[in-house]
Amino acid sequence: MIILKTIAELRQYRRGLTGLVGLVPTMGYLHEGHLSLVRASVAECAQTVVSIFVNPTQFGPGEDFKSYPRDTERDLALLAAAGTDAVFLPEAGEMYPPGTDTVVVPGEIAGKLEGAARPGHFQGVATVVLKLFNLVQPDYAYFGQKDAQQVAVIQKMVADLNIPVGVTVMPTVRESDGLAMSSRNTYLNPAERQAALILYRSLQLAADLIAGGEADTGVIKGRMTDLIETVPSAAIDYVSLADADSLTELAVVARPVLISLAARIGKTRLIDNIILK
Ligand SMILES: Nc1ncnc2c1ncn2[C@@H]1O[C@H](COP(=O)(O)OP(=O)(O)OP(=O)(O)O)[C@@H](O)[C@H]1O
Ligand SMILES: CC(C)(CO)[C@@H](O)C(=O)[O-]
Ligand code: BAL
Repeated sequence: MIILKTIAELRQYRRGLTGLVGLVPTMGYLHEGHLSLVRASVAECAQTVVSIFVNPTQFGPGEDFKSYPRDTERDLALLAAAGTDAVFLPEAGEMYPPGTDTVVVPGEIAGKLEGAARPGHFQGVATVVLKLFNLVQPDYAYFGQKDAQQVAVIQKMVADLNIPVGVTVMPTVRESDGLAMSSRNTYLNPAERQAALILYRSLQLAADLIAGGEADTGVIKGRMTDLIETVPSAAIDYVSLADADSLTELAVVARPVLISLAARIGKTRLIDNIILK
């Protein structure tokens, strides 16, 4: 496995590649969710490039950019074992040299949900993802359904800007008790880790209500909110039932529906979602 730290090294490496190239963009501190993306790329592509870059421009003031967990040595061992061919590990100054001021401004889809809660977040994501696409020039790029709106924003950017990259979306990988894997789970103390289970349970409650014939999204959101609020350490940011393609909020359940939420458990902000097709 080759480790590439500079854009010059990456470009030289890319010029030597033949066959399908897969890219897995990450912010590191890897878990099985990330590794499921890597394995999908390794299975489908001749070469798999993984980027590890905690992108400062997608964090708002007061967010956890500085404390975001990092363990590059462990990440590299996991990536090598998963069959990664190359890891791109740039410094922030390599990605954003002084004077860099061109950005991708995503459209309407980026203003809702996570975009409303984290202003500027998706501009930062779209910009860095386009830069990674331009640098690695992958045939396919792999993203997790856990970040459902991120997927929607990237798919829209790829379509609107005619970017020749196939976007592959992989299912959310969960712990055995249902908690969606996330690098941020490491912030949870044991009591919060237990409390965090309420998030997936509330999504399952919504799915059960819909399966039982409930179509009023106000009723469903109310039941989800009541359930989450039984946990004292939980504070809801949003609960949403939206059209899975446009992310427009639904009054009446229609398929496919994206049921998504963001909540703080103690100080840790977590997101989760399910899609009912
Ligand atoms: N549990 C998961 N299942 C599948 N894919 C995941 C999972 N968690 C993250 N991913 C995907 O891995 C890629 C990199 O995500 P990222 O490095 O932000 O990981 P993360 O663990 O979600 O971190 P955090 O949510 O704390 O920022 C994204 O495409 C993301 O959707
Ligand atoms: C796609 C990404 C690597 C861009 O920084 C990040 O948003 C993430 O890890 O999901
Ligand atoms: N997984 C999305 C990256 C972030 O929370 O900034």
